[in-house]
This record gives sequence, C-alpha cells and structure tokens, in this order.
Amino acid sequence: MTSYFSTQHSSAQAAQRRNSLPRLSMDSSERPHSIAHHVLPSLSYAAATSFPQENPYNHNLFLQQQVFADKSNRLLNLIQSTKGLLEEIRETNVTKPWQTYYPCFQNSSIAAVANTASPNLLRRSTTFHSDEDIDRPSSLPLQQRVQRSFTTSSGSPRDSHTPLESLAGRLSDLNVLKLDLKVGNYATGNDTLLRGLERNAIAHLLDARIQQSVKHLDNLYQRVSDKSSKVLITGDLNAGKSTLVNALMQRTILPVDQQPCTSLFCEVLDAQENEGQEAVHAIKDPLTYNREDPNTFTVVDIRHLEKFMNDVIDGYEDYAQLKVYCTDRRLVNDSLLHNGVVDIALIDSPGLNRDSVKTTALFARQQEIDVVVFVVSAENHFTLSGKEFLWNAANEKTHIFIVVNRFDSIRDKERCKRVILDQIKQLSAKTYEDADELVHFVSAGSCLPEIIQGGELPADFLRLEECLRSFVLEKRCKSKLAPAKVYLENILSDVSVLSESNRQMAAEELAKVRLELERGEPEYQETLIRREMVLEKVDRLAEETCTLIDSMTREKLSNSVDDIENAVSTLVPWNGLLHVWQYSNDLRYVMADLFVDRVKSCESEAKEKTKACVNDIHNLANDASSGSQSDALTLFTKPDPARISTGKLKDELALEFSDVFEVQDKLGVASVSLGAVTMFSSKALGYKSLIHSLFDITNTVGMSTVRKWAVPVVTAAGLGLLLYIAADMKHALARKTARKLRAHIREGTIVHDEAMRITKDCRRIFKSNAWEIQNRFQKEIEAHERRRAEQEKAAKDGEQAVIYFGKVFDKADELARWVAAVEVEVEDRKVKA
Ligand SMILES: Nc1nc2c(ncn2[C@@H]2O[C@H](COP(=O)(O)OP(=O)(O)OP(=O)(O)O)[C@@H](O)[C@H]2O)c(=O)[nH]1
Repeated sequence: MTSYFSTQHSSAQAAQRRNSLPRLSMDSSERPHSIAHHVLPSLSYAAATSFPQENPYNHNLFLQQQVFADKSNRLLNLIQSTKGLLEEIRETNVTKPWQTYYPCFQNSSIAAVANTASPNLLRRSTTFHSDEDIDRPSSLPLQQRVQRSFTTSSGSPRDSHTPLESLAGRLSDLNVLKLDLKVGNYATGNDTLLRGLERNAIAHLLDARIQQSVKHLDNLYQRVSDKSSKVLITGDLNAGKSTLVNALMQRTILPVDQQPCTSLFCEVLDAQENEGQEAVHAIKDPLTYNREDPNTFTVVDIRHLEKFMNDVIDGYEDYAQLKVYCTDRRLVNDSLLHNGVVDIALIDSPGLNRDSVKTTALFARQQEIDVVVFVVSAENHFTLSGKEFLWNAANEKTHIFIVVNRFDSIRDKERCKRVILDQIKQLSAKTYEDADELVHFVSAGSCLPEIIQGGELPADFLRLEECLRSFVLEKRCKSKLAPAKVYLENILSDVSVLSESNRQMAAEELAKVRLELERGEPEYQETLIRREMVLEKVDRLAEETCTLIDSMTREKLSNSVDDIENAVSTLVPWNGLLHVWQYSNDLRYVMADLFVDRVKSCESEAKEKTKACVNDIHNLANDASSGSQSDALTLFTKPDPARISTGKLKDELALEFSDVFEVQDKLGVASVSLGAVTMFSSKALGYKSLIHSLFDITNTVGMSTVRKWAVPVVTAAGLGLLLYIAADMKHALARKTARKLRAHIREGTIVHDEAMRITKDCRRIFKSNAWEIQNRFQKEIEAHERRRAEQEKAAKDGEQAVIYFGKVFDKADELARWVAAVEVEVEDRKVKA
C-alpha cells in the first residue's frame, strides 16, 4: 500500500495559545467602549482600500465585517467587565459583613405577591436553570425587561422609594441567579423555602450560582472571541460538493470523482490555524482530537489524499474525520477561509443516502455548525434522502444555503429554476422567502482553477461567495453574539435587581438600627441616673436603719435591769436563810441569762427592721425578687451567749458577804446587830470591825446605862435585827445584785459592744444587698453598652452596605446600558446588488 502518511511536524510543540482574559476595572475612566479592540481586528486600512470599489458585494460585506468586529469587541469587553463585577460581588461576600443574598419576604402578603408574580416559583423544579435556558431571553421582551429593572419614572430607581410589592415582582423576573429550590413533591413557594434557610446558606447557594455564571461568561468569551465559523456542505451523492469546496478555495484539494468518493467528514481549514503548516490530520475519535497532541490523529500527506480516501471507502482505513489545513492563496477580501474577521472552515460531508442522512443531520445540528450549505444537482432535483435531511434540519436551521450545481448541464434553465424553487418552498419556507440570497444556480465544475486559469470567476459564482460570507456573518451574529448579549442582559438585570433589593433591605435595617440606637440612648441615660439615685437612697436608708437599731439596742439593754429585777422574784425560789448563798448564786445566773435574753430580743427586733429595710431597698431598685433578702438575713451572727460574755457577767454579779447588810444605813442600829449577825454567819467578819462597832454603842448611851440595859436591850435589838435581816434577806440580795448589774451596764462596755455587734451585722446585710443591686445595675448598663456597640457596628455596616449595593447597582446599570446598545439583530440581511 502506498504510504500517504507523512512525518509528524513539530507543530505539536507549538506554544499553546492562551486566551488571557484581562480583568477590566470598573472605574468610569475605563468604560467598556473605550477599551481598545484588541480581540477581533477591524479590517486594516490596506484591506479596506484594497477591495474593489466597483464591486458592491465586497463593499457591503466590508461594512458588515466592520460592524461584526465592532460588536464582537464590545461584547467581549462587556463580558469581561460583567465577570469583574461578579467576582467583586463574590469577593465582597467572603470578606465583608454585607453579603449579597437572596432576599426573602418576611411579610406573608408580600411573599404572596412574589409567588403570584412568578408561577415558576411554585414549579417543582430540579435545580438551577441550564446554561441553555439562561442564554434565552426571558418571557418579557428584552427592552421592556431592562426598562422594568433599571428605570423608574424619575429616571433612577434609587431616586424614588421602590415599594416592596414591585421588588417582589422584580425578583420574580430573576433569570440567571434565581434560586429554584425543590422539596419533595410539594409545590412550596421558593420564598417559603428560602425563609427556612439560614442567611449564610442562601448566600452560599447564591455564591455557587454566581460562580457558575462566571464560568459561563468565560465560555461565552471563548465563543465570541472564536473567529472560526463552520460551514457544513452536504447534499446528494455526486451533487458536486467536493467540486464546490475546490471552487471556493480556488485549489484542487479534495478528490472529485463520478463515483462516490467522500466517505468521511472532511474539514477544510486555513493553514494559519496549524501554525501556517499545510497538513491533513486523520482522526478516529473527533471528540478527543487535539491539534497539539499527535496521539489523537494521524498525519496524511496532502498529495495522497485521494488514495487515502479511496482506502477509507474500500475499508482499508478506519477514520471518522479529516482536518485539512491548507493555505488560501486568495486576497483577504476574496478569501472565504481567512478574511480577518471570521475564519470559515468548510466541511465536506459524505453524499446523502439512507444510511448517512441521520448521521449528517446530527452533525448539522451541532452548535459549532453556523451554516448548512445544501448542494443539489440541477439534473436530479431533490432526492428522497435530500428531502429527508432538509425536513430533519428544518427545526435547527430554519435558513439553509442551497447551491443548485451542475446548472451547465440544464437546457431549460428557467423551468429547472421554477421546479427546484417550488420544491424549496415545500421543504423550507424561510429559505424560499430569501431565495434571492440563499438559493444559487451555479456550475462549480466551471469555476475550478484549472478551468478559470487565473481569469475572472463567473458573476453567479461570485455572488454565491459573497452571499455565503454574508450569511455566515449573519449566522455568527445569531449563534455567537446573540446568546452572549442575551446572557449579559439577563445576568446584569439579575445583579441590579438583587443589588437594589439588598440595598433597600440594608437601608431598612439601617433605619431600624438607627431608630433602636436613638431609642436606646435615653433608656441608657435613665439607667445611669437611676443607678446613682437608687444607690444613694439605699445608703441613706441603710444608715438610718443602722442608727435606729443602734439606739434601740442601747436603750433596751440599758433599761433592762428593772425588768430583770422584777422577773427574778418569781424565777428564783427562796429556800430560807440557810440557803442564802445558793440563792445569791441563782440570782446572778438568772439575771445574767435574762440579760442575754434581752440581747436576743434586740437582735430579733434588729432583724425585723433589717428585713423591712431590705424590702424597701429592693422596692427602690424595682426588684420584685426578694429571694436574696432571706438569704442575706442568715448573715446575722448566731446568738451566742459567749459573745456577750455571760460567764464574765455572772462573775461580775457575784455577791460579797457585806452586801447582805446594805440595810444598816436605814436603821442606824447596824452596829448592834453586827455582833449577832456574826454569830449566825458561818462566814465571820473581821474582829477589827466588830470591836469598832461595840465601842461606838458604848459611847452613845453611857457606861452605867449600858451596864443596866445592856443585856436585855442588846438581846432584844439583836433579836429584832435578826428577824428583820432574816425577813429582808431575799429582797436585799436581789436589789444588791440588780444594783451590781446596773453598775456593770452603766460603767462597762457591754451595751456598747452588743449594739455595735448587732449594728455591724445589719450593716453587713445592707452592704451585701446594696452590692447586689449595684451589680445588677452594672450588668444592665453593660448589656446596654454591648447592645449599643453592636447597633453602632450594624449601623456602620449598614451604611457601607447601602453605599456598596448602590455602587453595584450603578455598575450593573451602566453595563446593561452598554449591552443594550450592542445591536445583534441584523436589520437588513439583504446584499444589495
Ligand atoms: N457538468 C458538471 N459536472 C460537475 C459539476 N460539478 C461537479 N461535477 C462532476 O460531478 C461529479 C461528482 O463531483 P463531486 O464533487 O465528487 O461530487 P460529490 O458530491 O462530492 O460526490 P460524493 O462526495 O462522492 O458524494 C464529478 O465527476 C464532477 O466532475 C458541474 O458544475 N458541472
């Protein structure tokens, strides 16, 4: 077998062409329109002046190409600017507290408005819209939608307050960024679902949606900046498809034969797309083909193409597609493949038959096929296969470029034209409407370079070429520019609706926070004043109560002796003179205990007063809970007799024997009785005092009298005194003990100590309660201050959010206006002759 495969060139190592996407600043100084057209070059001055002025087709085409290049560049810049805006939103969502989020209506009536306005929200949808969907215009006409989103009667939506109802309606118009949620089989409104989600979760969903949009913008950028446009040439067997390609190229590239010779799709491209190298790449799997990866194709020598194709037909080779890179030697304005604005690749396909019709129809439906050229033989008209293909393709490609070839073989040309146009009318009404530009009766075989030999191409073929180029440009507008424009309009409309709704909500939240701040300030000041006032009153009340308790305790304890003296007569039994000493002991013990009881009584009274005062204190602080008061009272020191030194008191009250004779002053006979008393007492007085007593009596009555009356008188007096002492002993002892107690109270520190102790306990309780109240006030004030700090931060964030969303809106608005200015609809598609 002849080797038609050539050695692989180093083209695979060629530098990878990188589609750098410059980030466009959104500064007003760098408006999209002012950016240089760096992507698609406009026709050069040389090229512009080189086209033949006398050729109206060329002139018109030149203008079309200029317009197309301009639109492409504007759209490319707008895609980049929009992408920059979306990335800015995403970045802000991560770094700033004011996230762009999908607003939910808290007000059910507003939610109802939103849901009614958008039946789609009730739809049980799967997830987000597909990219295909979002390239399509929304239900509203573009102009109307853009107007609705961006303008108000005053010219600027932010000049007038937009009611929430209209916001709800506008949110229902979201296209690209609409979060379409689904829960089970229930037709739950989006708004309800969204309200159930955390704000962060919504922001996350929206972020994912924006990220998806950024990717889609990248794809659109690639599509718009891709200068290549594919033209599929199909038709019946032997209709002259390969001949037409060769005639258009003005080179014999593809083999031409009477018998079927094209059995695979042959794409003819400009060699510039292969680093300027002419080459044929035979591809087994078109999906994995990569021009820079030699493993994905086999190189075929262009001179042996015919042999290779025959081998494919004969089954010696098994390939699905050919890429033929060849140099177009025609001038820029004449070249179909490479004209500076759009690079056209011609794809010759196998002739249609029952087996290939569906494959070719599928191929024609591919997104990158901009134009389908159907070649029909003037001799055969439309065959069944041809009709079947056109019916299949009609849904996708409403306009088909039809070349009626081999027209030279027809004698009755008018009749042929009439019959074929009639057939076209049946097969593709749209094509028939524009038959003047879309249906061409030519003889490609007469236009081959070997026939022309450097001469002029026939006028009908020239017209075919220009119409084809014009048609490709128009289709490119529709297939590449229109989706980009529609998508940009959709995404920018969504961004402006979202930013405006976020701005409104931020403004509402800001107003709310400001109001709260405004309302909170007097409350805060009032708390500060109240704290000072209450604590001052508490101090005063506590001090007054302490003073009262102190004086009350002192008075009660000081005056307690009389009561104690009266009480002991019933409490201490008198068991006769023989038990006088025991009686005396009992007296001091009982008196000391009674005094302790009196101290306890003072404590109880102090507690009551303290409790009442604590109540008053808490009432002052408007504190209903009094739980702490009873707790506070336990702080009172336990009544402990040892604390008031009862033992010591009892010792202080102990009687001496002389205390028994406190009656002597009253009677004046104390000295007489003294001797007798000594006899009754087991506890004798000193002799010195006894002799002294006797001497006193002698001096008073005289010696003789004394001698005469002495014995009886002394005896009688002694007896009387004895009786008196015996009778008064009980009371005398009580009085004496009470006197001692009184003297002890008056001269000692016991009353002072007890009053101080009780008052100190009370003061401690007051202090603890005052501390508690102060603490509560402190907490209240701290809570106020914390809340105020949060509100101030929220207000600051809110202010910045309002500014930020306003700026986003302005940017989206400005970009949308630029996008709207790019007219992608070709108003007059006709090529004027
Ligand atoms: N008379 C005449 N013959 C033509 C014309 N164009 C092509 N032919 C002849 O028609 C035959 C088929 O031409 P091809 O270009 O191979 O046709 P095709 O449609 O590519 O064929 P397949 O790819 O095999 O389907 C060749 O012998 C051509 O010379 C023409 O305009 N006039």
